[in-house]
Amino acid sequence: MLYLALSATTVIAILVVHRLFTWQRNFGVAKSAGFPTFYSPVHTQEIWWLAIQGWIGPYIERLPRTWTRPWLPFARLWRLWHVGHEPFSEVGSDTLLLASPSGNTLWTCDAMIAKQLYSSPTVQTPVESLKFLNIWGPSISTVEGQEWRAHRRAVTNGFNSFTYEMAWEEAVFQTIGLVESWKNDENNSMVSNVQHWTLRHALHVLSGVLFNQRIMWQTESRKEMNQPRGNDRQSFSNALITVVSRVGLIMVTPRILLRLPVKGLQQVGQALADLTFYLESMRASTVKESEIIMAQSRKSLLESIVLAGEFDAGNSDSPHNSLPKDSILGDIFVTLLAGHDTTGNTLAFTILLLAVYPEHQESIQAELDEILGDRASDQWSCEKDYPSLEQGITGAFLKEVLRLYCPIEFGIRHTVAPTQITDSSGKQHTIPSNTTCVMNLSAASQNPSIWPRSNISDDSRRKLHNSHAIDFNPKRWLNEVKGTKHQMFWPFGKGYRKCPGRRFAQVSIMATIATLLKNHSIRLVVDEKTILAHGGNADQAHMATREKTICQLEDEVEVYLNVSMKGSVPVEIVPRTQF
Ligand code: HEM
Repeated sequence: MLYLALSATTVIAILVVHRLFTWQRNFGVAKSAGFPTFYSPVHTQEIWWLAIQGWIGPYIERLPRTWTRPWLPFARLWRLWHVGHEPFSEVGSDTLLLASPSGNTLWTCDAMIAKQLYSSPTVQTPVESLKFLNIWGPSISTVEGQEWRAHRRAVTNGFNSFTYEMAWEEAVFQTIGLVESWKNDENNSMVSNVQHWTLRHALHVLSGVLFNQRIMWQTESRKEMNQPRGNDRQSFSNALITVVSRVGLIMVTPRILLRLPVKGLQQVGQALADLTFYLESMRASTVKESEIIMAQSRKSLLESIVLAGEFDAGNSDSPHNSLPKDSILGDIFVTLLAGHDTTGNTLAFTILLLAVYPEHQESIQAELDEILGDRASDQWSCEKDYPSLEQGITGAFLKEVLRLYCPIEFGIRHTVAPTQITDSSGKQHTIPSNTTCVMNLSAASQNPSIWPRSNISDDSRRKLHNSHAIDFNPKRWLNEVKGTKHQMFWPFGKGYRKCPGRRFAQVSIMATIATLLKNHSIRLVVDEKTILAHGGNADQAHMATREKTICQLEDEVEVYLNVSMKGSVPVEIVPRTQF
């Protein structure tokens, strides 16, 4: 017994010494890059740490700061948005390395360094950790190198001026339906959970443009959702809505478990089977009708992806003549997923910030009057109207939303060979092979030396919970010399893997804002209790509600893959004159 205990202790001691030795060696390797370098007990991508950090993080924060700084704020991935540029300010550098026993991580919020890392051929996406996205087959997000190029060609084939026009028209149509739904709602134009509606709105727009399948707001009653059709297959929209809302479960659950006699699992399994059937039918009919569809200028995104994937993927350096069927379905679905949460959450923050800042809302409405005049919404167009809106206060508003509430906190890459980069002072660095690189977008877009903060006292800031919303100032974009500030933040990524859906998202959000605000205004709901608490003074009650919402725009923002609003802020839609 004693012998066993001694052996176990010896093995543990050897493992600990080996780990310490590796940690020390990693530190030496990290330091050779020439950036400030620090020890970290955990590595950003360690599964066990990813799994427990949300729960254990707040407790570790209570340990003495000398134990947890500077590594902890970097290691808490889902708090990066909350802490912004602070961890970099504390270290006094916009780039640093953390050495852990399991490997090294470079952290940067320096736009120049991020640009080089995003574009270097020796810095790749760690696609292995994204394999959970492969519901059907490998897709654009889960492959690298030549294989990725074939997928990318298929997906980007779908993004062109015709698609943007379709996105514009569908966003206008869906927003008219959304306003009607809000007005007809039993709460009488009051919306308590904006993000619920905007996520659905994003899905409707994507469905219209991606699949040429228009989803109507009115048909979404719960009764209809639970009513299978005669042939036992639910409608396309029901299958799509169920799969998108339960995609997390689908990704982590082995397919066989979705057939177990458990109601929730079976429902999801059936929706997935039905959606697969629909997507496969659409793919097959596009291939069958390929000659006719190719000749059309307006194609659905799905048709473009299928045609490019089937007939065009091997045009240049791809080893394949065509992409496998499952991969084409994978590309279509990943495009939908990549566009859904990002656009839906951005739109939710847009609406809430419009309600908090009525003065900006009025400026946007004046601009809409100038650009769109008296034309009916079916006379607006992406080609004619989008560029003017993008250049004006409407575009500035969206840029500022994306600066402060970008759904993506960071981009992650991995060096596969020593990689030379130059920092902003012209000094050269070599990032060692096998280094994880995190381009921290949240920190870059909150760096106060690039984005001056609003001029309010520290006391007022504290009272408003240091909310991001305090520094919301769209006008900062208006006098910008074209491109200068854009290079300092990258909501849609940088380099060869940057977002192919950027223009799609911007067009659909801008069309949505235009449709919402041309004839209506959005305002915060001031409840009876607040009015009573302010002795019936409506202005003071409004001010208090506004301050509460600014705090909520900090305290109730959560990050789980996407930065999103979790709490509910009631807003109402009213005819424009009633401000
Ligand atoms: C506000 C909205 C959006 C934001 C902030 C956003 C952001 C991003 C970012 C940062 C990346 C790059 C990730 C990386 O470098 O690893 C990306 C990739 C991607 N996005 Fe978006 N996106 C948005 C909307 C959309 C839309 C509407 C679509 C499609 C309709 C879309 C499709 C994609 C796809 C397919 C990729 C993968 C590209 C590749 O790996 O080559 N995104 N997006």
